[in-house]
Amino acid sequence: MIEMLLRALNITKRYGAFTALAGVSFDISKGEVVAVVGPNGAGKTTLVNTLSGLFMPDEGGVMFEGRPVAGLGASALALRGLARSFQLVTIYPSFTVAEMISVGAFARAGQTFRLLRPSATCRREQAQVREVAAAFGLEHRLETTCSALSQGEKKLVDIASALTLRPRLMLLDEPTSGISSADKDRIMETLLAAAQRLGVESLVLVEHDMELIARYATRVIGLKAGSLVADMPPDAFFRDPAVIETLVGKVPHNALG
Ligand SMILES: Nc1ncnc2c1ncn2[C@@H]1O[C@H](COP(=O)(O)OP(=O)(O)OP(=O)(O)O)[C@@H](O)[C@H]1O
Repeated sequence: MIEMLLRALNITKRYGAFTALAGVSFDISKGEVVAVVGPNGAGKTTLVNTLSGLFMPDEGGVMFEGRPVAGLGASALALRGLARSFQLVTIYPSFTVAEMISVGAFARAGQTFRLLRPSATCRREQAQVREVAAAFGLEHRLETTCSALSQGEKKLVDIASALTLRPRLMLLDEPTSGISSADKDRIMETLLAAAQRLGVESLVLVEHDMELIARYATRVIGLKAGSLVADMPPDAFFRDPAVIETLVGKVPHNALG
């Protein structure tokens, strides 16, 4: 039986008089890598913010493992198994990779007092940080200052810090934005392998790169002007010119294989 992790039911989200999401519904099951696509302003970030409990929908609701996410807050939700990363990474340049990964875990766990002395972590927490870093291939970079990292590595550190809490479901807002095309594949491969190794069961990612979607996603959800206009496997998505034109504008030659 397919195990459902998350259910979005008829989510409507407004900013004043403007409707950013209009009655969006779907389920996310164990084992899925779901790409959320759509033109600028379609509502992708609003959707991620609503799924992660950051925004309360004006109508409808989001359930994670059968319980509502509304009002829980990012830390409590992360501890319950649903974590997220943001479009812009929040890295402290002077912190080391080890500090940054542990700080992320403490911040998400609501233990912000630990931020004052991030390196004074107990042995168990240090072991967790090392294990997560190793899953991302960052074990040799633990003492590297974050300012010395490439943009791709910063993204990985940011995501690694979220995975310290071992979520079942991870929401990623544009994990490859700002990364050179040459590095995107490596970052995505590292991310997916690390997520699998650390027990993440499903990923939902906002992604613009159609080649990455064709290669790594198991499902594509398309938003346009706040409405869900596509929900299908990648091969069906890339073979539907009307859907592609609506959501992407042109058929990406390389994505078709
Ligand atoms: N805080 C806000 N107040 C008013 N309007 C907003 C707010 N945040 C987003 N919007 C509007 O809601 C719509 C959806 O925004 P959202 O950021 O969710 O889209 P998106 O698909 O993630 O876009 P992009 O690909 O450009 O990141 C846009 O028209 C945006 O201008």
